Amino acid sequence: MERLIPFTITDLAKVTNHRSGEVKFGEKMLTIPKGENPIDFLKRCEAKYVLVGIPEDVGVRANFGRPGAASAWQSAISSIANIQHNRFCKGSQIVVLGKLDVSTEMQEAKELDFHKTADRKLLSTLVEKIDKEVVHIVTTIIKCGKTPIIIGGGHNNAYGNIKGTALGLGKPINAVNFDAHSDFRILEGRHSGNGFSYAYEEGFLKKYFIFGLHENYTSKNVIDILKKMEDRVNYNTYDEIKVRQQKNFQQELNTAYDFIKNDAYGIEIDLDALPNIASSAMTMSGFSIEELRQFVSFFGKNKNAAYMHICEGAPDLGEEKNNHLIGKLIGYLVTDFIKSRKELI
Ligand SMILES: N=CN[C@@H](CCC(=O)O)C(=O)O
Repeated sequence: MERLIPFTITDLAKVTNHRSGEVKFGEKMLTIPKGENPIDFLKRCEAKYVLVGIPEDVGVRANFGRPGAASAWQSAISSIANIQHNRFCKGSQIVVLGKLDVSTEMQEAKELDFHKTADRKLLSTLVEKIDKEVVHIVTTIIKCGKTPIIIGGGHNNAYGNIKGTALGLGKPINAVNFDAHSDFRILEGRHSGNGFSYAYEEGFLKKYFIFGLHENYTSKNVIDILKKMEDRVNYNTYDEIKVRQQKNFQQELNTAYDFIKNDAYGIEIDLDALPNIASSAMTMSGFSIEELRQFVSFFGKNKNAAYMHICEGAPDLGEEKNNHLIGKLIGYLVTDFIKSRKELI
């Protein structure tokens, strides 16, 4: 794990606001002890969940998007460290592994212009480099018998999560994606809009359910492709659930679950599906935060849930005075996931 920048006990202390009489996650979460091999530590520690950040927005840039998602990790870990450790959820169940060192790719990406075809190709090459690192770290965590909770970064990282989990388990996996977009765009070079199509094409993604597609932002081409593979890729739309009310949210959770439940699956959360959350493809219409929390709690509680990925949140694109809110939202989702799995441990 050469490209891992471990999160140290000192880093954790810096982001934890101590208060007498209270115990925060930052005082209880585990970090890799100095001088210890991360893999050995992961294998022997009791904590089940491993937090890892991917501070990049190269994939978003390669997809004509607005950069900013690189800042979510720092915001998330600062919030998570200040969650109360209590009987509802314990910080000691979490290892804060650290973040991937993607600084070289980020630096190179800043020099490139996605309007130029040649530069876009270079951006895709940088995404492929990040993919390799994501695959490596996720495979390692899975092989240690742990459950990764990955904080992105762009949704390009779904590819590395799916491939990494599949390689770690030695078989293709399923995925359920809470998203306004399919991210099943054509294989035109890697970016944040084709993580699932690449994982599918390469045989790492077996069955895929997209929950809450926005009809206005799904091309005819993608809809036609999805139709042809409906035994393996299925979806519902936000519009049919919340606007036309042809489908019921709770029933749709069950439908999606039935589609993916028989194999290990990844839970993918794209924060651009929520209204007014700063992200590249920010929207004013979408599911509520409570609906997303119910979604996480619902899909988290099955032993086949192999990882969770929260991505596309971009504190840097939000209001300066409230840019801690995305981190706080991610904190709710992380604890909802862990709480839903209480019975499994
Ligand atoms: N992962 C997100 N993909 C979306 C949004 C792109 C954007 O505007 O950033 C897509 O490709 O449609």
